[in-house]
Amino acid sequence: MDTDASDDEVPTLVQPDTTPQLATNQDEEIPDLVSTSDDAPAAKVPITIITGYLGAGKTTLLNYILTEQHGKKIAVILNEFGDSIDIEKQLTVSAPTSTSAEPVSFVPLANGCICCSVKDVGVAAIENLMEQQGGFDYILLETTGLADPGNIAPIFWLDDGLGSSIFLDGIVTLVDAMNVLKSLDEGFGDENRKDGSEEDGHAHGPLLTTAHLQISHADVILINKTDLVSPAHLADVVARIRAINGLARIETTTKAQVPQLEGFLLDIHAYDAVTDADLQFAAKGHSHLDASISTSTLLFPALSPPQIQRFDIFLRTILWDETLPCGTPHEPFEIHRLKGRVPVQGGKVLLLQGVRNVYDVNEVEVEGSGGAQEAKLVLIGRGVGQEGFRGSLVACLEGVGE
Ligand SMILES: Nc1nc2c(ncn2[C@@H]2O[C@H](COP(=O)(O)OP(=O)(O)OP(=O)(O)O)[C@@H](O)[C@H]2O)c(=O)[nH]1
Repeated sequence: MDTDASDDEVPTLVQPDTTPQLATNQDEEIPDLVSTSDDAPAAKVPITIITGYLGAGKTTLLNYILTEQHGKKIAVILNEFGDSIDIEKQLTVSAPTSTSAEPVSFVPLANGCICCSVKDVGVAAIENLMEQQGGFDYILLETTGLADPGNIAPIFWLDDGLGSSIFLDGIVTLVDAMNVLKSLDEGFGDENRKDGSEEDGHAHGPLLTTAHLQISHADVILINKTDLVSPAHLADVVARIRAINGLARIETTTKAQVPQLEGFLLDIHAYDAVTDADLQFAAKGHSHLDASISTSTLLFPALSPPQIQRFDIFLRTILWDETLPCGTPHEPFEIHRLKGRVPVQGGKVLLLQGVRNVYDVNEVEVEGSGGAQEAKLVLIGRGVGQEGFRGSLVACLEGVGE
């Protein structure tokens, strides 16, 4: 379906005070964000989502973090479905499980940290947990091995914008160096696998497995169990994962021992301002190393002020309608993650963040950015490498269809 985006109400792209604005495709009105520099943002507690396929090393990482000297009181929240029973056992705790309606038992861990197990990973449920216990400065939410982080991340990101006391810091995905290629190729036993079939029954692409989803949404990827593979195999794994996600920081680890916690795994602010460094790994163009999903980078000139609104129409059409606007034919696609830095003639820069169909445009003044600069938009998803994206963007920016 081609979309006549001009029929829809165009959301305000940026607010004059540069307060971030989150946009969704839901009908409810999103209240203006009220956070200003006077609102003591330090009071918000960061939450890091830890995800990874079965046996990749999530519990090993948790144990590593909890025993390191980080000076934080961490609340570990285990999503209790599926494999989390094993996790509880390995963490040598026996946290009783609960729904959000019942009191939750917290189990003390090392370094003054606590652990609990929940079914409901909604923001209100986690805020309630924090109120019960209080005094924590970090939350680690461990999902089950089969979770799609793309379903969880927007909940926390949106509610952060709506005045929540927690904010999404980042998504960390562990992969098993020995098995990940097999998981990506086969998706065997994978409940979340998608075969690209559409309602018309035609197959439109290769398998998109849980491993793909966990890698494509990640801000940090730990390729763990490196002791079990050869250097050549590890190089293949790194290349395949980089081709899927050209934005994430990738580290190879044994026993999930990362060289640094602060600023690498914790407190990474992956959903805040986008810097040039954030986009450095996303090479120009699109890699064919993985047929299911890839990272694609669009480079284009700085926008003129009238093009800002046209650019927003392009963004919301690709994210909300999963179509290419301005009359561009295309194959089916879906976007999991989006980041960009888009200079506007005159010195401002638009910083873009998106996860699934939620996106955020933040306009900032950048010193010395008055000259002509290249804009960079990075997309991670299925079908994002098709040539139509460039043509559609160019047509939209030229005002085709207005
Ligand atoms: N050889 C090797 N074994 C590891 C490494 N990291 C973790 N393991 C082992 O792999 C097994 C699975 O690790 P876990 O940390 O339980 O993995 P998980 O992702 O929590 O597993 P599930 O709960 O089943 O999803 C455990 O026996 C770990 O001791 C590593 O780097 N090398």
